[in-house]
Amino acid sequence: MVKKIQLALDRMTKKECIYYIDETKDFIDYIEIGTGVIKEYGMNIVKEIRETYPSIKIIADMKTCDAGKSETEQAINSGANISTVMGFSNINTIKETLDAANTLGGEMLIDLLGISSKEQVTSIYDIGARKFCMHIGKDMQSKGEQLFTSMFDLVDDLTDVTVFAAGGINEVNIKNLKGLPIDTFIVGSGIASADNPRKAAENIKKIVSEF
Ligand SMILES: O=C(CO)[C@H](O)[C@H](O)COP(=O)(O)O
Repeated sequence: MVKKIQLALDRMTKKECIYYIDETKDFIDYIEIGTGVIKEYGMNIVKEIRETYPSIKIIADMKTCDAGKSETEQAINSGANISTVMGFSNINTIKETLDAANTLGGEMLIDLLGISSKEQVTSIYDIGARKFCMHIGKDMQSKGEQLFTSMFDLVDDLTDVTVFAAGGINEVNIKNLKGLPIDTFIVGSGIASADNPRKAAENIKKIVSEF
């Protein structure tokens, strides 16, 4: 299956979001509007990006951990295709999120940040979740943590799932992820902090096309 690239827009202005989308749109499959960007601009940023780019897939990184129904409705009604929910949330929050996304024709992505229990992931799968994100957060990255092979054991016996991976991926270290069961590579600072963001996105697309 063709590997996908998700551009994560984090800690930047609206103008910068548009700049990075325009620079990279030939090479990316999804735009992720980061949690901090949504906190800064509210749901209007999702609406505006949807209006400007009517056909691109948008992930609203809501990082919902409670009030699953209303937050997911906010995201999907603003034009997002996918809304995120934290895997450590109460199972009812995840269920409410899934139901709201399904009702509105959207999808739910489970962020597995901080989760190491296979049992917990299986219980989320059992209520119908099919998209999971393996995630090393910014504050973990700053302590030297990075994506590692055995974390994918959490999803290895689940059928029909789509696996996303996030956490400090760039055009150099992405080669270390070859062979892992990743469908979509989420790249934020690896593109936004590159000297040439367009070239970085192009390189990353080329590298994963050879995986
Ligand atoms: O969800 C996020 C932070 O919580 C980021 O979008 C994700 O980690 C990708 O960014 P980076 O490539 O800079 O790590």
